[in-house]
Amino acid sequence: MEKSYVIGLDYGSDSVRAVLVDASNGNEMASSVFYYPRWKKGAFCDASASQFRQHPLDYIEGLEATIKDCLKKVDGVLTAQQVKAISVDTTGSTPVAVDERGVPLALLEEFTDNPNAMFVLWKDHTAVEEAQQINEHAEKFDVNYLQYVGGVYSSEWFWAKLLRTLRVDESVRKAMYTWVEHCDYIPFLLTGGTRAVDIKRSVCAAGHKSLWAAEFGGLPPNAFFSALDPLLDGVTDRLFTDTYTSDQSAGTLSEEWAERLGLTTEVVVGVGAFDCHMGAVGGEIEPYYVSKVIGTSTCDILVAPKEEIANTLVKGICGQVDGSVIPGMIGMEAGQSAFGDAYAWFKQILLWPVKNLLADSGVLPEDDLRKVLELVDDRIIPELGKQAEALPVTSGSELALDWFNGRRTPDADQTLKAALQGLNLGTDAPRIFRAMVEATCFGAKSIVDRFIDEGIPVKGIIGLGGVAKKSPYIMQTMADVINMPISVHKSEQTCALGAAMFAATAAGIYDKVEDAMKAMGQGFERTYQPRPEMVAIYAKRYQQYKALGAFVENVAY
Ligand SMILES: Nc1ncnc2c1ncn2[C@@H]1O[C@H](COP(=O)(O)OP(=O)(O)O)[C@@H](O)[C@H]1O
Ligand SMILES: O=C(CO)[C@@H](O)[C@@H](O)COP(=O)(O)O
Repeated sequence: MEKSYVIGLDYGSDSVRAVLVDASNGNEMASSVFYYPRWKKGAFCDASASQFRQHPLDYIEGLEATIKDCLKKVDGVLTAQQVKAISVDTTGSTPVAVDERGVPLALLEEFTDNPNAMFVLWKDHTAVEEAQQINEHAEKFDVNYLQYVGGVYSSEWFWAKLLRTLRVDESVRKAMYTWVEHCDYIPFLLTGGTRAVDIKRSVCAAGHKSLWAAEFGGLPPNAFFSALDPLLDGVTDRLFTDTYTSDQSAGTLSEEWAERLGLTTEVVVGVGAFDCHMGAVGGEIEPYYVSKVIGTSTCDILVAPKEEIANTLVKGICGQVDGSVIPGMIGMEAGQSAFGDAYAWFKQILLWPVKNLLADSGVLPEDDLRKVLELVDDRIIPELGKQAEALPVTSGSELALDWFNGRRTPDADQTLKAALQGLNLGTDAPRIFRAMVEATCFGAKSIVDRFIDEGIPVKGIIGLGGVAKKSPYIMQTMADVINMPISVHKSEQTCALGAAMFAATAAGIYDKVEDAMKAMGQGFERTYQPRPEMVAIYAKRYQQYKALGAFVENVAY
């Protein structure tokens, strides 16, 4: 029988990658990465104000470039007719204002440079005030509308971002018809949707970020939102009631997109979801394992059979949603707002003189300067890791808090900031880096602890994503800190592979996504076992981290 192939598209924070895989066994035939050009230049962002916006053209150009590149790579090996489906995962909550036709406003000429008309990236925290108001407002109602999102609403999410946008930008407010997640927009685009009301909303985004719950009959009522701010009056009418799991089809490729990509109009486009949810499937998650996509941030997923979870509500996580990962199971999400981003911040600090003084000095020709910068940029984190690993861990070592981008879990509070304690004149870059590695791992432990404390057993950890693959030092430290084995998945592109598994299921090649996972899963490359001698010292250090955290949380300034 002729072989079938599927495409998984994974939109990360900095880049989008596509993988083209054999639907029968998950073997990767081709892959391609595209870095968002406008984002790379820092356009439309202001890190000091926590404003991070992405232009829809970055996404659309990336979609076309990566899929075409994959197809070029397999030219002569397989035909376009053999490609049966595409599924997409994205970051989230990363919503955008669209007009009645479902067109993101930044694609209209008058809004092309307006950050409020662009996708508000998950890590944008401009809506902290709005999130706080939602939390206070929710307390006034008999129904607890925050019960399925850990009891705390975050500025990283849908409603806080929507309210902020409506408040700060009258022109966007007037032109906006509705508000759409990135993972719901791309399937709509690919299937040639022309009416925003037709956008199929994924249960993953809706349940984790928009307060949608079957138990509420959909979104909270208009009365909830209009009492929060009259600007929200009527907004739910233009949102949605129905949601879909990602094993379902959102439609087939439109003629325009089939032609643009060089595929057929028979290609099924699956319902989208968030990266870590599809990543958990790509990483072959099992009930009660925490799957961690460890990259810029971490996004942690645990699945458990619905009947076993019954009425258990886990406090302080980013939600528990029926079918957000695997249909029929409750998908629970948690995470850290900065993981690799914390290391990237430190790298930027260290690069400051190279970027600023050396560039101004004129000592090096421009081309050499660029090469030096690239070399140092590439080598700083791996080299710091090597040096940090060689240092003895003691209870008097420098200690850090990982809240560089606020705290996502446990108990979302994006106003919190990171800290560094215990410095002396002997503190050097590797020692600071070590403290940051420990802090990010302590943050990871606090999530596992929260699940356990709330009655959800954790059987083990699955490591996915850039950091899990690149840094044995960090993964070993994490295994020691959490005191649990961590298995790192073989796949280089687990989220994209997960999307491909969903694509194969949406196309009907598999009856359910668990079957796709079994057939297409790539297995694990290695397991980090906790080292007993390190477990003991890190247990002490973890208590110090908790004490520092409690102190910082109580310092008002
Ligand atoms: N050798 C390394 N050790 C630890 N962290 C690293 C290393 N190389 C890159 N990183 C971090 O990995 C993060 C990017 O992770 P990745 O999974 O590739 O991307 P994304 O989160 O956008 O999907 C960056 O924040 C960077 O600081
Ligand atoms: O928060 C979520 C999903 O809810 C992620 O999209 C977000 O952490 C982004 O992940 P990356 O670190 O860019 O892979």
